[in-house]
Amino acid sequence: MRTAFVVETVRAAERELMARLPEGALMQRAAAGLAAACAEFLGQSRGKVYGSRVVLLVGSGDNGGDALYAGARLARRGAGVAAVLLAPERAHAGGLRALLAAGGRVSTAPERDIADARLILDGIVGIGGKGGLRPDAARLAALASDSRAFVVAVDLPSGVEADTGEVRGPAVRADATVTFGTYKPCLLVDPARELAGAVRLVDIGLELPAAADLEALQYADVAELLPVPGAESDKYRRGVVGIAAGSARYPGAAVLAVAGALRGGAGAVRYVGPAADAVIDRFPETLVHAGPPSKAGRVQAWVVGPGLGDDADRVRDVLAADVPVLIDADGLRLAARATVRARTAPTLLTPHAGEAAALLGADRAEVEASRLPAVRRLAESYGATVLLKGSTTLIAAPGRVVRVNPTGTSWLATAGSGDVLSGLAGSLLAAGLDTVDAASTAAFLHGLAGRLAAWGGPIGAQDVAEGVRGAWREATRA
Ligand SMILES: NC(=O)C1=CN([C@@H]2O[C@H](COP(=O)(O)OP(=O)(O)OC[C@H]3O[C@@H](n4cnc5c(N)ncnc54)[C@H](O)[C@@H]3O)[C@@H](O)[C@H]2O)[C@@H](O)CC1
Ligand SMILES: Nc1ncnc2c1ncn2[C@@H]1O[C@H](COP(=O)(O)OP(=O)(O)O)[C@@H](O)[C@H]1O
Ligand SMILES: [K+]
Repeated sequence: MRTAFVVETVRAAERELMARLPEGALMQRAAAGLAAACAEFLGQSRGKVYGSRVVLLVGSGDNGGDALYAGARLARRGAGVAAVLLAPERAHAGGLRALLAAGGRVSTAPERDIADARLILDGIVGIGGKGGLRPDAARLAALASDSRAFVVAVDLPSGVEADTGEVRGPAVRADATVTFGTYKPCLLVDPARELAGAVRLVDIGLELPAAADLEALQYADVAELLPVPGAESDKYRRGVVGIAAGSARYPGAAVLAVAGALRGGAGAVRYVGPAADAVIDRFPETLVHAGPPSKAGRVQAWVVGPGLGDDADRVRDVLAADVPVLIDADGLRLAARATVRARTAPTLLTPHAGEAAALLGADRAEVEASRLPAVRRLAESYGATVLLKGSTTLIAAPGRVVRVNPTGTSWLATAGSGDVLSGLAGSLLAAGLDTVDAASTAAFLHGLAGRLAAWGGPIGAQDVAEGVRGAWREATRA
């Protein structure tokens, strides 16, 4: 599991470690890791550190100190290093001395130095940043972001909110971020994540609590969670998932949800609704039923909502079942909050930002700007697990650590791919995974399937469903 911790926790771990180490040792660890990464970015193997122009953007805190010490190390290897000091009198004194002793200099012409640089280190602010960047810092951030240089953010891109991934004002756009001790939430959650570029973690020996503030499944976790039939399995023991989706107007949503469900590990898929012909045409293995969901036969989990139109009865009927229910798309609009809260079996909601905004009475843009607070709020208000879709997919449940999906591609932003996801997650629920595991495992496979299917080009939702098998193989092979 990849984990991320908020600033308060990082600070506490740093204090604890600093008390046991000689003064400045931690910063030296950070700077050594940072310099090594920078040397690599400059193309170490071809001796490109020597003679490279490097600019350090130096704020008045320890983040600037890291940049100065790393700059000193690069200067010792022959790089031409210039430091742009935001507040010369408050720049990290030891770091500045080290830089000057190594042959670096203080920039007197920041614009020219930035324009000439091959590598820029953003040491404006780290975890001590408060609010959007101040105007002088913002000006430097813009110059760096617009330059031709490779921009490396120190610990995190200056200007982003470390704990939430929000970006409320000007911020640095980095090509890579070298972060210390642990990931911070902003390195995993958009919009900040996009500004971080490729993230490298430098181990500085922090000891962090067992419970993270944010976590992301990795291949090995997914491999362990995926249900694999044993010798004695049969289709019923593997779990049956019911799909209540589609309408005369949107039969395709039913087909796509079933397509996802068939690849999700359940032993059988029941379909209930007016799109049975379309479903059977494409997937003859589906068990179809024309009456209400409650009369369709036993299932271990329901998916309700994709392409459902205004069929509130079907939603009510499904919500009355005493098995896990996934609610998506139209179902989200039709499911009363009080009904969801009153359910004793688990519920999983899978809104995109627009749907989440409607449920929260907020703007879509506001949800996209602050996904982490939004998904937490929604989970609390429904007393349910919520998977918030989009450029960063998040999964929250009351009392649980929020999960962030590490796979995915923006090629998934194609009509119907969410229907595939809901079928896939429903299938994993039926196979016995809890709501958080089912949602996060489904998002992982779905994202990987999208990447495998897209291979850098456009895809349709059916391609995503087709890609799930390959994703499953890849996840379990590792
Ligand atoms: N504490 C430790 O043991 C370690 C800290 N490290 C580094 O230290 C950083 C944290 O250092 P600090 O606590 O000194 O804090 P920062 O250096 O992140 O930021 C604090 C400084 O930035 C200025 N500032 C704050 N908000 C600003 C804004 N919106 N616009 C412009 N300037 C702003 C403040 O005036 C203050 O001087 C970490 O991110 C990491 O880079 C590393 O060296 C590893 C060890
Ligand atoms: N910019 C993006 N980057 C990565 N994934 C995205 C992006 N936009 C959408 N997605 C993913 O694509 C899927 C779209 O689902 P949804 O919005 O429900 O579409 P539909 O209703 O057409 O099926 C979700 O899994 C979502 O996370
Ligand atoms: K920074």
